[in-house]
Amino acid sequence: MSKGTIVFDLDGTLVDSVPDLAGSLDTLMAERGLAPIGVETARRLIGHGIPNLVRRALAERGVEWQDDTGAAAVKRFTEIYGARVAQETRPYADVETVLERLAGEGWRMAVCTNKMERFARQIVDHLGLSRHFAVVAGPDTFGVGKPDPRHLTETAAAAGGGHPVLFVGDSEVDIATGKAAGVPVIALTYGYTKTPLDDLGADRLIDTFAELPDAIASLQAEQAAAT
Ligand SMILES: O=C(O)COP(=O)(O)O
Ligand SMILES: [Mg+2]
Repeated sequence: MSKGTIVFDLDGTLVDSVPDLAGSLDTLMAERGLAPIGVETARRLIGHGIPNLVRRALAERGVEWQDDTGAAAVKRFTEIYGARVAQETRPYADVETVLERLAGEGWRMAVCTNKMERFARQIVDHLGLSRHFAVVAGPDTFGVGKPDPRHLTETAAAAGGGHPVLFVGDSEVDIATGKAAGVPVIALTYGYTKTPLDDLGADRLIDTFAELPDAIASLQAEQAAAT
């Protein structure tokens, strides 16, 4: 019997995908005669899916979004990124061992990302992590993306691990999604966020993935005490 369901965000939580996203943005910029965006700026533009990433990157270079040229830029970015989606993207320290441990404890696990499902699958497969996840869901999987709570609740339901459900993420989008879904959120502080996570109301903040099992245990103890 399953112990419950842990849903993970992908970018900035399980994997550091900034090098490939920033590299792809810079290729797009170069093709359009614009200065590169760079890793540090790209880091704070990520989190709302590819169309928003491209829109924000163009805005950084003073390019006003027009529906037709914007759509063409998103299409081109998708081609560029699709060719290098897992070239430099790597799991954060201790992800593999902690996932192994949680699976061993009986947790059912899933991924809920604003990255399109096929890219998320490519990354998870390439990094040898796919065996841990019952479901990998992008915004195109159920037709809704975070912060819409249905992205999280549908992912958890499809994983089939039952309750409790926990969400592990890295951004204000993830915390808002968890809150809207009524699902406790453990947030990793090393990820991609525009604003510090301290005041956003995550149930636990942790600095490394290795701290996750203890954070889950303390959250569960707190919930058990409250019922
Ligand atoms: O692709 C994005 O915008 C962010 O992806 P994430 O939801 O896995 O952090
Ligand atoms: Mg993220």
